[in-house]
This record gives sequence, C-alpha cells and structure tokens, in this order.
Amino acid sequence: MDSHLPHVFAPGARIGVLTTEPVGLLDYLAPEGGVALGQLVVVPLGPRRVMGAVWGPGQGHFDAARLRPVARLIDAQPLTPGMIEFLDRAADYTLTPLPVMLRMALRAPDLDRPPAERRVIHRAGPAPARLTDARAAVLRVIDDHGGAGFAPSELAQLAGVGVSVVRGLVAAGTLVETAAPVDMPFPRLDASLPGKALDADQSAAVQALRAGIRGGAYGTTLLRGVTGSGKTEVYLEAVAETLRQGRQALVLLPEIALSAEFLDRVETRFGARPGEWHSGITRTERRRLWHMAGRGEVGLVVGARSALFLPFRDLGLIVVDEEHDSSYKQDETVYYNARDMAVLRASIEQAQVVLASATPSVESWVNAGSGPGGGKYARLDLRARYGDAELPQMGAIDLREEEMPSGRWISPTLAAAVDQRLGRGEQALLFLNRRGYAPITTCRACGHQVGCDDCDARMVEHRFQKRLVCHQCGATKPVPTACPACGVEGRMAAVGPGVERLGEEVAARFPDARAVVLSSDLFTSARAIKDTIARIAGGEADIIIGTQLVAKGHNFPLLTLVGVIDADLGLQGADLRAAERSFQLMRQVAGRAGRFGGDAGGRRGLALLQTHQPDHPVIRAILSGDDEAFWDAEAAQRRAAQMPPFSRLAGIILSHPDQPVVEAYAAELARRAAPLRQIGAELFGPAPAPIARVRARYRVRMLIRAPRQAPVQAAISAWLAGAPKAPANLRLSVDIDPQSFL
Ligand SMILES: Nc1ncnc2c1ncn2[C@@H]1O[C@H](COP(=O)(O)OP(=O)(O)OP(=O)(O)O)[C@@H](O)[C@H]1O
Ligand SMILES: [Zn+2]
Repeated sequence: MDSHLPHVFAPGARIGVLTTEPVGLLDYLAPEGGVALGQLVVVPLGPRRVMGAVWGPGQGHFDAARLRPVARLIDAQPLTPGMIEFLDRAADYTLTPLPVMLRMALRAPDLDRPPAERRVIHRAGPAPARLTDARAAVLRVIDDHGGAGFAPSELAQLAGVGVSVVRGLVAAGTLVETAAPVDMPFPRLDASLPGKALDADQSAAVQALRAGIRGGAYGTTLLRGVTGSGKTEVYLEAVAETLRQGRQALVLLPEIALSAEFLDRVETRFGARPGEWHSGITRTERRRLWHMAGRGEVGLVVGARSALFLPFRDLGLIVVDEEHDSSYKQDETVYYNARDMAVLRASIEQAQVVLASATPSVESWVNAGSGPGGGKYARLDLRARYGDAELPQMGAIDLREEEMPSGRWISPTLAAAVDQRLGRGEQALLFLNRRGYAPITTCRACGHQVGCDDCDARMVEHRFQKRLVCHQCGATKPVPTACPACGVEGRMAAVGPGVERLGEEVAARFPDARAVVLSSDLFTSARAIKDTIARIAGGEADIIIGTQLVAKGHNFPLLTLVGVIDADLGLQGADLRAAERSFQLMRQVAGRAGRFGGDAGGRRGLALLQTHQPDHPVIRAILSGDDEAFWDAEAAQRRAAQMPPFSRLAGIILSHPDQPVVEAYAAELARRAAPLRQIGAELFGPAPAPIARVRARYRVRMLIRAPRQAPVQAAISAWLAGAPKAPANLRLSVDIDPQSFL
C-alpha cells in the first residue's frame, strides 16, 4: 500500500469500495462523517445492498452524477493497510478474483448485523424426563462442544431439528437462553509466567527467534527438529516474546480440531487459553474471534489454514507447525498454500515466520539451505529428543521372506514384536493409511470391480457403515450381493486391507488386547476423536490401528512400537512429491514411538516397516536415519529435472459434463499459448486428468512450467484474457504451485 494514500476520506469524497460481489471494485461517495480506509460498509448495488470494504480513493472512471453514497458503516474495526495489501497481493499471486479473496477474509457470521441482537443457548440443567430423539440430538451437539454458546437457529441446524425443539428444551429448563456476552475480549495470556528450563539447542533457538522478534522486521526461520525434540516448547517462547512486544501471534496447526493437547500446553505456559479458529468452533465463537483479532484483544490465535485471513491488528509472529503438511494447501475455490501466504503476510506486516517440522518440505529445505536457491530463510536445528528419550530404532520387515497367508497383513515378525509389548504393558501402533474395510470390491466370477457412477474411482467398502463409499465425491451405495456387471450372486469379494479390516485381524490375533481403530470416518465429531486420543494417551488401549490421523503430533507415553503395515503404499505415485511424502509420513508416524525417556519409565521405541522393497531409496533413507542426505538428494533431483523450487509450476484444470466440449476448449487454449512462451514457460497437455471424471464432470489438465523468476501469473492472465469465450458450464481453475496433480 502506498504510504501517501489518505487513510480517512471526507464526506462526499469519491472512494473505491471493494464489494464481495463479482463486480469487485466500484466507486461510491463517502458518507456523512467521512469514512476510514479499510472500513467495512454496506453499499447499494442496483436494487440490492451488499457488503464491501473501503479500498482506496475512487477509480474515477464512473460518471460523478451517478455515484451513490455508502449506505451505512458496519460496526467493526477497519481492515488495516497491511491487510488490504495482503489481500491484494494474495489475489494477484493465486490469480483469485479480489472479491473472492475479500469474502474469505470476511468469513465470520453476521458481520453486518449489530451485536445487540445476539441470543445464545447454553446447557442449564439435567436432561428432561421426556427425551425424544430430536431432543437428544440437540443435547449431543451442545455437549460435544463442551459448553460453548450457540445461536438457537444454529443449534437446531447442527442437530438437524426444528428450532421448536430447542425452545422446548429451554421451557423444560434443560437449556437456557441468555443475551450473548457479545464479543468479549479473550483473557490475556501472561507471558511472564516461567517457561520450561531449556536444553542447549532449545535455548540457542529461542535466543535467535527472540532476537528476530525484537528486531521488528520480517524474517522466516525453518525450525528443524527431530520428533520429540521440543519444537513446540521453542516456538511457545517465540510467542511469549511476541506478546511481550505487545503484538499478536498466530500458530497454524494441521488437524487443529483434534489438538486438545496443544491448547492445554498453551494454558500451562500462559495461564489462559488462546483463541481457536477451525471448523469445529461455533458461529458465536467465530464471530467473536474475528472481531477480537481486529481489535487486538486476542493475543494468540491457534488455527487451521484459513486463520491466516483473520484481520489481525498487529500480527508479529506466524508459526506454521508441521510446515510440510499437505493440508496447508487448499485445493478448492481459492487455491493457496497457507505456508507461502504466511510468508507473504509476514513480509507485509514486518513479522516473523517460524516454519517448524521434523521433515521439512523440499522447498523450505532449499530456501533455508546454503546451496543454490538458498539463503532466503534462516535455519535452526534441534538435533536430539528432549531429555533422555531416544529416537526410535528403525527396522524393515522384508515381506518376501515372511509367511503371509492371504487375507493377513500382519507378518509373524511384527506380530511377535506386538506380543512382546503387550507382555510388558506397553502400547503398539499399527499404521495403515487407508480408511475403510477394503479398497476394492470385485466379482470373483467376472473380475468386475465396483466403481463410482460419477467418478473414475473404485468404491471403498466401509463395513462399519455397511456401504461402499467413493473417496472422490462421497457417494455411497450398498455392498452388492450380486455382481452389477455379470449378475452372478454371492461371488463379490473384498480385496486388500483398510484399517477396519486390519482391526478384525488384530481382534483375531490378539484377542486379549484392547484395540481401537482411529480413522476420521469412524467418529461423528472432532470432540469424539479428541476424547479417544486422550483415552489412548491415558493408557486405555493396547493396540492402536490408525490412518494418518495418528501420525500428527500426538504424545502417547506408553507407545513403544510402531508397525507400518504397507510401507510401499506411497512410493509408487508418479507425483513429484511421492518420495518426499512417504518419507515424511513414515518418519512422523515412527516418531510416535518411545517419546518418553528412562525417567518416565519408557524404553527406546522401535518402528518396523513392512515392505516388499527394502532396497528402495526412500526405505533405505528412513532406515539409515540420514535425513539430510535424503533431502539433499531430493533437492538435487528436483534441480536436475528443473522442478520446483528450481522452477515454477501452475496447473490448469478444466471440467465439463461433456468430454468433447472440454477437450476442444482446452486444445483451443493450448493453441493460443504465445503469452506463456513469451516468458520462457512451457505448456504440457492438455491431457485427461489422472482421475478423468469426478462428480460426472470430465476433467482435463494442463501444466505450465516457468523459470523461477518469470512473471508467470501475469502471463497466465494475459493468456486467459485472450481466450475465446468458454462454453456454458465449463469450469477452469488455476492452481499456482500445485501440490496435487490428480
Ligand atoms: N525444555 C523442556 N523441558 C521439559 N519438557 C520438555 C522440554 N522440551 C520438550 N519437553 C517435552 O518433550 C516432549 C516433546 O516435546 P514437543 O512436543 O515440544 O516436541 P516436538 O518437537 O514439537 O514434537 P513433534 O514434532 O513430534 O510433534 C513433550 O512432552 C514436551 O513437554
Ligand atoms: Zn464418486
């Protein structure tokens, strides 16, 4: 933002208002009393009234006589100039229309309504004597959210009942309706409470981060530390320093909805809980946090990727924990990577970024390295686990040499290791990154595999739900008893394992063990998963069977064995990140083992990888423990192949219900690619996407590869601006820095 722009506009001045409608920026007249830059307003648009934000002086290309004044101001803190610049630049970078970007930043309920109208429902007494299903559903929602307040209509909607049911429970005294303690500030976090005593690596890292924060300028640091080394402890000290400077901090976590443990740690360190921003919070909380971020009345926000678009008043620190995690990339509506947008936002706000990981992305590794392309980020290392906990010992189980009857996936060697832990009262985790019962349902008579009607995907049997489920579109159907292709009865068979089936095998082999299957689809709420994780940590299970849900960040003190059922699962993909992803996932899941050292009564953990390819470079790298060599080799390969971060990629995804229509249009686009060639970019495709049909739409992809410094966004804009009009119902998305190539 140019610093000479006025920050207040006099009454009647011509101003530019960015609306949340597709028309985007329009000129209006500043209202009586004037208006500040960034002020949220309601403006007339034709017969309607729409929301917008004052984005700067008017553009001028609009007849002054026809200008209309702003209808009214919204009672919220104006967006800061930094926020405006961030949204502008994020829109440019991701090639997202600016109004869509603004809508993302205003994603808090009822922003344009005065707060006085808010009424909320809380639990007040015991369940009524007459407890209908509808009433029980309401109480379940309220109890699942641990006492949070709901608007009556929101509560009814979440419970899938009419508002009258909620009113009935209020009348019965089970619930109470009160005026909402509207948008209360969050309790102050007390940074002066003592932190933990730090070891040498931790202290050195904290010193460096503190210095950066005190400097008050932009900087990004890769905080690399093996699992259990205390990265969290270190960045909490960076949060403390930020709070002491009077600025706000944001910690992004993958799977935040599940991270009860993290919130407890914040409370222990700072005496109060942070603001939370993720899909599991209520509308009331969402609205409150949005306003408090803008007023500077929440010191620390812990959130999912979209928390990056909160209107912080003065953001001094952004931590991206598990920075390599693919959930930071949003692959719909707005295609953005929260890690990269965090760096952008921090550079505008003069803030510090901490990227924390035991297994950084190759991009961050290169940026923080001393090799070609490096030097952009600082790097700090925590080299050992905290205290006397040791990293787990790693081993491979060569499945070619194990006796594996069909329908069994736990090798005798792994089973023996599990038995040993059971005998010692320790826990074992069996990891299989596949939800459901079996990935394939096939007919033994004709070989037909049951697929989704609308997608090019097999349907996955979920025995717990008694349905086949498409993991692309979510469609379900009953498991057929007769083959849908040849009609033969009784020959349908489940092929391959999912976690549910592995659960069956565990029950049969270890009948006395308490086993629990952890997979997101087996739980009805985030809270239910959280509770189960807490119970596991408390020792209420002997064998945990889980998908990647268990790989992330949990501390299970009794867990000393991790068995990876199929270490080959992720190795095959043609994806440029297949090796990297497998490596990260297996390192992370292995890192759950033996996190508590001798004085906690624990032993050194063991991680066993079942594989048919013990000599595969990724498996060898994991076994050897030489992570640096692995990343250096990955980076060298990317460089040789001119792949990111040594070049830039953009994906173009087109879809349409008719295959010839989308193919013809894509071919036409490809013929007109001169603006891309002008910047030295190459265009690959169009080609059918690897999943060529999703939700009954045919999908075609193109891939653009450009030199690192080339203005790829501008070239794509010019290219698409010169394209012929798209056929009706065609969808085109641009994915800058794609993570998924499906
Ligand atoms: N300085 C310290 N004093 C006391 N306990 C510590 C210290 N540092 C770390 N710990 C403890 O060691 C365990 C691991 O630390 P932490 O969770 O911060 O590691 P991490 O590197 O973030 O782990 P991961 O990457 O596996 O999530 C935790 O139980 C933590 O409380
Ligand atoms: Zn489908």
